Amino acid sequence: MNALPPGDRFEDKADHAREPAGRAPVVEVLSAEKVFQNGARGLAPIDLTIADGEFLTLIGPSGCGKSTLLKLIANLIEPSDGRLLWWRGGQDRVGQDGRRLAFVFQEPTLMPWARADANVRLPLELAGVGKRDAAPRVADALARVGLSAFSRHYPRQLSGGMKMRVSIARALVTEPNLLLMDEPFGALDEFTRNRLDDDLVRLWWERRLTTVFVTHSIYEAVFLSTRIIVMAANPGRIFRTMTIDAAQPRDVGFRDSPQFAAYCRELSAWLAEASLPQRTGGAA
Ligand SMILES: Nc1ncnc2c1ncn2[C@@H]1O[C@H](COP(=O)(O)OP(=O)(O)OP(=O)(O)O)[C@@H](O)[C@H]1O
Repeated sequence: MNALPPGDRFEDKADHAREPAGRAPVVEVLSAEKVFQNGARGLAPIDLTIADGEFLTLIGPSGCGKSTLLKLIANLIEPSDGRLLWWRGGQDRVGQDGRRLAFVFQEPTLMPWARADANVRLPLELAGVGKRDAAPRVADALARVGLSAFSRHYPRQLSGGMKMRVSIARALVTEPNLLLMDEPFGALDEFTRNRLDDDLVRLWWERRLTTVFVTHSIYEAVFLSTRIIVMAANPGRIFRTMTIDAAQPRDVGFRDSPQFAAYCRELSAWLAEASLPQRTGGAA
């Protein structure tokens, strides 16, 4: 186990907008801001580069714009000003050359009348893939989340954690190059959440699938991430960035380590600072 990082090593003072050394950018957020139709300012201009293979987590007080930033990255909403690039191109790059992104929401949003395998098959069906070609891909996606034995079960026959696994399998079945997750385990009990976090680390490690994850949990953020973006509100902005420099793949040994506790303590202090009203400091 590495020695505890000294305090000044916690903060990643690098320019968020700069391309991390040696890794191609997947998404570049270039002075993108969001003002909603009612005049509410969801996000001040944000500069952020997400590099290939990162597990990047957005954390911050309620209303700081985590979901808004994630939706911009997902190309679900457009910035009011500034722009985003995906794989060094505009929106047309999404979907080109097999470049796909997948979104996992907080609710599993499964079709209650369809079995687990049919739920996982849905994005392939929508893409015009026939049932016969889809079958091995669906089986593989269910196996990756440990649900092979439950493929013929209906959602009502599955626990909350299993439904979320189906939802993740449905995202993985398209073999995305970018996975976006908005508080996917927020509604689950802590034990189930830890187990799903363990699985997520393994899934990420297998293929280094670039992932952007939103959470309110300090423990989850430290356990999963290679980099954490702490955001602050009024207006939503980047407050500080923390790189989690711990050995991979992470397991319960990391969760029990003094290094983990030190990161959590520091992140907790940052969040307290980021939550102070009318905060003007930070690396916005
Ligand atoms: N469609 C909308 N119209 C107007 N204001 C919005 C809209 N969506 C979000 N906002 C506002 O933008 C700000 C950022 O919202 P957002 O949901 O991104 O924050 P968040 O950090 O994800 O919050 P939470 O942790 O509570 O989910 C908030 O002040 C919110 O009220």
